[in-house]
Amino acid sequence: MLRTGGITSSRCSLRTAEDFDRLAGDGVLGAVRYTTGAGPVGWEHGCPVLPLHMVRPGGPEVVEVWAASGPVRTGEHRGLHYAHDGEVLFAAGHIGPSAGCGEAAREAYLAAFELVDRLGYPHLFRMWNALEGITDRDGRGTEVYAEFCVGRARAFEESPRPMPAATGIGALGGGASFYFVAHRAGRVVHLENPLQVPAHEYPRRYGPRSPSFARATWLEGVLHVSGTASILDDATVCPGDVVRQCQVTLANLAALVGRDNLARHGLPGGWVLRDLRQVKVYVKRPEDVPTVTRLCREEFSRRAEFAVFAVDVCRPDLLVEIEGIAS
Ligand SMILES: C=C(O[C@@H]1C=C(C(=O)O)C=C[C@H]1O)C(=O)O
Repeated sequence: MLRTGGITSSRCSLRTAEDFDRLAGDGVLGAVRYTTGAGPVGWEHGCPVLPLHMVRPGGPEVVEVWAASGPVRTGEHRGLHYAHDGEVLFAAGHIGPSAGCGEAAREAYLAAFELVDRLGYPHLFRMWNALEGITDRDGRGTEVYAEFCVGRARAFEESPRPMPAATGIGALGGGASFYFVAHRAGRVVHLENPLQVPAHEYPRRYGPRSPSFARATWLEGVLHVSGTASILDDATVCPGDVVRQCQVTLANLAALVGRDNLARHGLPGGWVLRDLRQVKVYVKRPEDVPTVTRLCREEFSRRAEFAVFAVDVCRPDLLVEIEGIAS
């Protein structure tokens, strides 16, 4: 039985497929299967479950499970499958084919905003976007990620609200999908990283519309950390060098979660890398997985839940990206 230990512990856990199947929906709000194939969002044991094609054949499936804190109500809204428990709303949707996904992304995001507004969970605190062929270009030379960012930015413009922590990452198939969690009433603070330009202020050379996300979102003592990479100010550093990119990424994470940065945002406390839990690592080149895993293992706690996926990252010159939750 999954139970949260109160609002200051994370609702999220990374599990094996067997472990998830054993839960049979008991205490589960929603889940994401990081798996070997794509498929539609569906219901398993009454919970919304999104399959993301992020694992290569023979690799282990990882299931990200969001725990419920009480009785769950579920539904569907404009293609989104959702569940909520009075405190947290989990929702997931398929946006469509990733090439030329701008308009579909705009519509999906507007549907998401309408859902959180209608159900009364106004505090979006974490969003994930999985894009097949994220750095591919269409016939007109437009990159999938740039196209996605245009649609998402339009949605935030049409239905203004704070931008939460997010991940925008490659997938091996399945087009474009997304999922998110929103809170009903907690105190939410969105953080930036002192070592990086806010993503929503990136200059135009990275795309016609900048990415709509914060570097982290603090919710009642839990810090949800966005996908973080080897970017200083707005520039990729150490192109081609996976070891140094990993080190820069870890230093960026340390600066983001540290006491000084929390104080800068008017928040108490702070964390170090060893406090991160539910760590997900994305590695562009499959051959770099052992190196990145070793470097991460040296920095993160043995007690951290940890998953590595060999998938593309949002810029052609980024080789690694890391996210996690500190509590
Ligand atoms: C790695 C970066 O961006 C990535 C893309 C994101 C998005 O578009 O939602 C969010 C975090 C990262 O997954 C970055 O700009 O630093």
